[in-house]
Amino acid sequence: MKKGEHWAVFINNDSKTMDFIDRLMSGNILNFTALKGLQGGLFSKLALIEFIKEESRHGESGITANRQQSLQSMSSGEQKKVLLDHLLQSNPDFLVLDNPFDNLDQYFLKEFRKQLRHISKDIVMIQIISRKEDLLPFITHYAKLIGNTIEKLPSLKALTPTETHNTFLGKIPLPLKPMHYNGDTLITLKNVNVSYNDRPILKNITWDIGRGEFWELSGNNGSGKTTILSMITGENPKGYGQELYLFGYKKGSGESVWDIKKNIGYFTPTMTDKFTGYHSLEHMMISGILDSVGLYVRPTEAQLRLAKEWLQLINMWHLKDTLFHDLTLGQRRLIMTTRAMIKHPLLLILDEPTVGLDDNSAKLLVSLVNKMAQESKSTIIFVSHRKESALQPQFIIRLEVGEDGSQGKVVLP
Ligand SMILES: Nc1ncnc2c1ncn2[C@@H]1O[C@H](COP(=O)(O)OP(=O)(O)OP(=O)(O)O)[C@@H](O)[C@H]1O
Repeated sequence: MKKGEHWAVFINNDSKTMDFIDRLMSGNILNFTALKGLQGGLFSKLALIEFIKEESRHGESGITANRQQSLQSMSSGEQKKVLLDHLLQSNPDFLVLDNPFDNLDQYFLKEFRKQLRHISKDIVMIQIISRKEDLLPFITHYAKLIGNTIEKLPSLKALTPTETHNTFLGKIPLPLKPMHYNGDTLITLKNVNVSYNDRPILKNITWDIGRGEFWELSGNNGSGKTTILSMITGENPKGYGQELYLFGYKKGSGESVWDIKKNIGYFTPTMTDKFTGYHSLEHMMISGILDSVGLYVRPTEAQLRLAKEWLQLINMWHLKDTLFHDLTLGQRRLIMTTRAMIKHPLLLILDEPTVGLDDNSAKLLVSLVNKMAQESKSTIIFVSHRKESALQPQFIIRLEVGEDGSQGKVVLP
């Protein structure tokens, strides 16, 4: 493989991407045998997760040894910067970029693209890509990964998307026990401020989240989206002593974590990536009703019926006995999102649920979220960097970064 030769490898939810990356890194793959013996660097979310694991085991990891802040507490953009710097220090011959732009805001994205273009003069790049809009402009060769097989494409035009359905037949199934709540407002933040080590992160955030509302939470990397979510889920100790009301409790008024958590359905992709349990889809859905990870009691008729209704809705009933572990990435995400919805929680938080999905799966997931918003009383907060054009939130709260912390601005879509 010559300098200046760069590949885009398109993946979809049926691609065996991890296996492909392993083989690629060891130079053990047809079409890429020229990489054998060369030194490669892997730029991926999984590489970051490994470093974070190392950090929690040993107190530090190779990549943050000389830094003040832990990798875990950095924003996604900061983490990616640190990872790229680390990889470049060892002068690799090639870099495998596994969906490098996921979780990045427009500003970071622009800078990052510029940096990659610069590096591409010396280093061969292999971009593994799910969304066409992410294609790097200096790519010279194209391929697609079908299962475990690489198919070369003569040009980008040869990439024809496989259309899948993105509508659902039937209504969102009703919960077994509707959650009751007296009042119109679920969450109130009034002039909430957060700083870390004297660095202001959130400034005077005021946000009323009403029953049944559909919100999008947006903001650049590091603007404080995760921080604000951790205030809402009651997990951030910085909430004490502030005007923060969660489901009718003033934060710190004697409420337990469970008082807050029982009202929330939560999904973020790292949950799926960490989920190693060997459970059937049917059991996964039922355990969502029971708030457990596995299923250790015999399900009732009503629970079985509800799981069936949901699996039918998302067109996966025929897979009910399949192990979660054996599903494609897109199917897993859909199941985990559905599982978070099954109880019709008072508040459903979806934190970048479309990350890593191909165009079709992302469309499908977005249309399920829209449907849930229309047909249920659950309040939804959808966090995303990528503008999902089909998403239909009622309100957007945008965190705008300033020197003394981010301020929240509510805008209409
Ligand atoms: N425990 C912590 N200690 C020090 N700094 C922290 C801690 N947690 C978060 N930060 C910093 O606070 C800022 C906001 O982080 P946060 O994760 O809330 O941003 P974000 O908007 O979710 O970012 P991203 O979209 O990139 O994930 C970042 O600069 C981050 O480094």
